[in-house]
Amino acid sequence: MSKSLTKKEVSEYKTEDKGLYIIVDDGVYDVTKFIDEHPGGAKILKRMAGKDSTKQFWKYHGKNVLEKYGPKLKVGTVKEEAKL
Ligand code: HEM
Repeated sequence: MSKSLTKKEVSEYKTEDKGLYIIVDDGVYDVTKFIDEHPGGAKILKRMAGKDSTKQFWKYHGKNVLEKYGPKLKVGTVKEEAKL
């Protein structure tokens, strides 16, 4: 399943009930089920949920992490918002 979401829509996914989404580059990742597996801890992912965590992601991980987990967790891409 892949959809196009605005940053505002992603920002609503910040609770475990609704789901926890994280933005890295132009990808949207559903980490709801991944938080307990995350080697960096569940807390940090819950804190970043609903947000663009591109900067933090690349600070702590290499490209290999996204190659390994990306296909499993990616739910969509960030919709370019109209700049009128
Ligand atoms: C799609 C989202 C994410 C995935 C799939 C993911 C996956 C991983 C993996 C596999 C590791 C183990 C280290 C390695 O193999 O290189 C790791 C470590 C870590 N992650 Fe994430 N991560 C994600 C998001 C984040 C975010 C948003 C943060 C926020 C700052 C974060 C912070 C960390 C930290 C601090 C570590 C280092 C833990 C240590 O070395 O003690 N991660 N993550």
